[in-house]
Amino acid sequence: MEDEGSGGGRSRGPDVKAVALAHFSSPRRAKTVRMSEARDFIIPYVAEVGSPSGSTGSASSGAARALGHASGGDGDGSASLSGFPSDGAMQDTPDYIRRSAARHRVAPVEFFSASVSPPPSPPAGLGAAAEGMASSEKCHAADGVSESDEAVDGGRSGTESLQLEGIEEDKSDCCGLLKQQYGVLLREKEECRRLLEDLMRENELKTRQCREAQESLHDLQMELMRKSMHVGSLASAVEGQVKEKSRLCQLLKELGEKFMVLKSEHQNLRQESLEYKKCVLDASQMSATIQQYVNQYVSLDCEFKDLKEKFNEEAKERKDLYNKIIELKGNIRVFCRCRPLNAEEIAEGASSAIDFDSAKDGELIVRGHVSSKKVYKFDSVFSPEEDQEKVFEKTAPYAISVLDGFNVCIFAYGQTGTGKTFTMEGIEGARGVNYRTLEELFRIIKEREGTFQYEITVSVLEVYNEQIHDLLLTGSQPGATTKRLEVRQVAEGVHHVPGLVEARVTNMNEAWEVLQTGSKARVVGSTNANEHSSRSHCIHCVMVKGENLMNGECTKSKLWLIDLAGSERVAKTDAQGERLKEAQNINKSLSALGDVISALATKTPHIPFRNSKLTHLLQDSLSGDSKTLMFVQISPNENDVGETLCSLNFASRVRGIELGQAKKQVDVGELLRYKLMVGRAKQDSKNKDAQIKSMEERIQTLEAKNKTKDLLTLNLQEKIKELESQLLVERKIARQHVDNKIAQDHLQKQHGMKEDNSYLRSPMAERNLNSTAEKAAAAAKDLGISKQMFSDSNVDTYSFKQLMSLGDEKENNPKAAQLPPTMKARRVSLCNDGAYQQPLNPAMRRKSLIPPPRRSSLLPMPTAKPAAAAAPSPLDKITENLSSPPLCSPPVVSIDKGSRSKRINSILRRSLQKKVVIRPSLAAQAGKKAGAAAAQGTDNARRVARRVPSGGGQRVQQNRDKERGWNTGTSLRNNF
Ligand SMILES: Nc1ncnc2c1ncn2[C@@H]1O[C@H](COP(=O)(O)OP(=O)(O)OP(=O)(O)O)[C@@H](O)[C@H]1O
Repeated sequence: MEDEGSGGGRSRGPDVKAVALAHFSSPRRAKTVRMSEARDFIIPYVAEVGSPSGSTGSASSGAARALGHASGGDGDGSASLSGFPSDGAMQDTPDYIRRSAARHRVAPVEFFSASVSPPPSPPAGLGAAAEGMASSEKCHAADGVSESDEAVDGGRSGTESLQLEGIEEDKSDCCGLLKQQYGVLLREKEECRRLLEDLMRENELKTRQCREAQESLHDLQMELMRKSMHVGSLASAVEGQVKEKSRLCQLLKELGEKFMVLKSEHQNLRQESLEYKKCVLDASQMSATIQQYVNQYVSLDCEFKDLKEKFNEEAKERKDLYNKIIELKGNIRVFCRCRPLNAEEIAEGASSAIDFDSAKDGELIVRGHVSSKKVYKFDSVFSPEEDQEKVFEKTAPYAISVLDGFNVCIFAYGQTGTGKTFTMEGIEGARGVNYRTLEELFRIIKEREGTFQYEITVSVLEVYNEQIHDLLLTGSQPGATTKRLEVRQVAEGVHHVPGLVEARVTNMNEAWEVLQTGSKARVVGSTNANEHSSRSHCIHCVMVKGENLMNGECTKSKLWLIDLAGSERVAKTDAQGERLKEAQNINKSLSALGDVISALATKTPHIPFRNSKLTHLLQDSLSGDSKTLMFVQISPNENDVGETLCSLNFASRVRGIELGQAKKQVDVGELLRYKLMVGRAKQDSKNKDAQIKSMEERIQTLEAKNKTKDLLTLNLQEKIKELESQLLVERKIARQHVDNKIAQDHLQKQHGMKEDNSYLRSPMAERNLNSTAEKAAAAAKDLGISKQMFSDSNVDTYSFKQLMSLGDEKENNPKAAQLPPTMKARRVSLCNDGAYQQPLNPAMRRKSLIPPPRRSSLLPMPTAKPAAAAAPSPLDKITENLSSPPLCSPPVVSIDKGSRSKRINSILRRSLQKKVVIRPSLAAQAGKKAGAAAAQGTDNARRVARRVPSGGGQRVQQNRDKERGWNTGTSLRNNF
């Protein structure tokens, strides 16, 4: 600083002084001049005055002493200039004022030397004298002229006075000039004194302002500290809230998941319900359809029963009518067929002895010898011209009778060679009755397919020489001795040949093949009457098992197709040997048949059926239970009239036999089966009824289930609504719980802060609070701070609202719940410029113990003490000071409201972002740590020391002053 004064002051002294004067002369500029500028002004001014040259140290010291003396100082070298406050008086003056005063004291010589132009260089020997004179002049200027003269006179010696007389005049001139300058300087000094007094007054004003500013600064620091603590507590509370919020969010998420699960279940149930509804609709439609079908079935069943009854009645009527017709026509019907004359007979010129003129009426006339004519009447008479088809037209009804369950016996009787085999078997291209009857049987079976079911078996046997041979046995050769079969009575009126092969046939081809097989096995021999004369009675037994599918009636009937061996006159045929034997057996059996027919015709009690194998086999057909048809074959040759008449007579007897009404051969076993079928049908009907009933019950069950599902759906919807309302209530409760917790934390922390107030207060604060008034003010301040804290809790509320809005956002956007904690903490913005910022769209206030947010956090709480609330607190004063800046603010401490708030906000933001939680109980430790850190000189420690001005706060403040360049040993802050 001395270098600065000596180096720069000499060259710019007048200008600076002028500037200084200009500054001081302008009160308006003085208000805005900074203390550093004032110091710069003072120092050069003193430097200009006190630095005439660089080698005037002693003189300047002497002048200083002189000035000190002149100013009435105590003469200890540290006396101040006149007008400057003394050390004791400057105790309360600011430091820079005292420093400027100290500087002022060390440069009085320079002060003078700078104001004058440098004198001409004196001779070398006059240097000391000049110095002494200068010093004496300066002393004189300071203490008075007389004292200066005395000093000059005292130092003058006798010899030197002579030498100096020459320069007396110059000296006098110099003295005049000096006096003149001295006067100017005195005026300037007066001006400076006035200016200094103004400066002092202004300094005092500024000092008071600084004191107030310091107080406000202290209060602000305290407020800042408390706010920092509050922010810390808020941060912890916010952290707790965030945790609670995260827990609630998790709970919400779980509830949301449960809700989604319930929703999906509800959706599934709804879908299932819809499906069930559809099923019910389908089931109802199905039920209606089933009911319709059931009704249709019932109506059709009734109709079918009616039709069946009608059909049965009609069929029965038809059968009855037909049987009546048959009965009217006779039980044994006899057809008479006459073969044509063969080529040999024609060649012999034989003529026909049969007259067929009335053949249509069943009559024929046999012309006998000369004029005798014998008329025979039969059921049908077929002339030689009538073919096989014509014959069968009258035979076909027997096939129907067989299928209706009646036993039928069709046999051909006649003289050998008259065409029995031709009629029964026929030839290729002219099939006989056997083939056509079987063909008719299969045709009718096919017609009755669906209503009747038949099973047909065919057996072929022959009675040869009174022995029964099975012609279907494998290996049986014509004429060979085969297994002997006997006729047995298997039941009442039923005779059968046990062991007889029964070939089952299902169509005509199979039947014909069987017939052909049997025919090939038949014994055929050549006689005089017939080249291929049948030597046995060939019998085809067709067993028909019928089942009426409509009524379950079962029948078991037999169709006998018998081609009898031809009777012959042994003498006429000249049979010999085996042929004779065969003829005898044939005649014997035919005689037995005649005996039976005669017995039947005369209704003899004993019918000799067992006289021959043939009659034994035909016992069932001839005993009245069957329908019998006999073809009586005759030859037209007049040479065979005798045999023809025998045959016709026999036929006539046969036709006269009354066998009685044929009985239907009902199968007893089938009857049982029928009964079983009826039972099954009834059971099926019951099952169907039960099935219909079960379906109806199922439909009712489905409808009930559907109703249950609907009820369940409604219950689920109500449950979902309850859960939603419960969720809202839980949200409110959780938020209220969080608010209560925050309020309790605040109250506890407030209580703790009061208890730990001694730890938190800085030494300065403690010193200021020693007085009772200050304690009261501090208590009022604490109360105000507590109110502010409560008011600041509005910030919590606001932040909580933000958190709630965050929660709402999380509800709508689950990803928001995954924000990092720093992001969550940033949402809690407590650092707003000026008053707390209200949300743009404030949400509805939820139930909370925290009072609603207000514009000013410094307003008194409604629940606070009325006296404290009514009395203006120090914070209110600070607020007033802050809100209304002083008219003359100090240059350095002149911080506007916005910048101060920004600084506070920046500190709060840093503390919030770094989550520095300063608890009241740890404040002292934190202060100690801050002090220790400040001693180490770390940046963090300095930051902590700034935040915690307690305990070691004084040292921290000293270090801060050092950093700012204030080298004074004691800070002005200590005065506070
Ligand atoms: N209605 C007819 N039309 C044409 N030919 C016939 C007729 N009846 C019989 N014949 C012929 O007469 C011959 C003898 O007939 P068939 O063999 O059928 O007599 P039969 O009565 O069976 O003799 P037998 O008792 O000896 O067996 C055969 O050649 C046959 O073709």
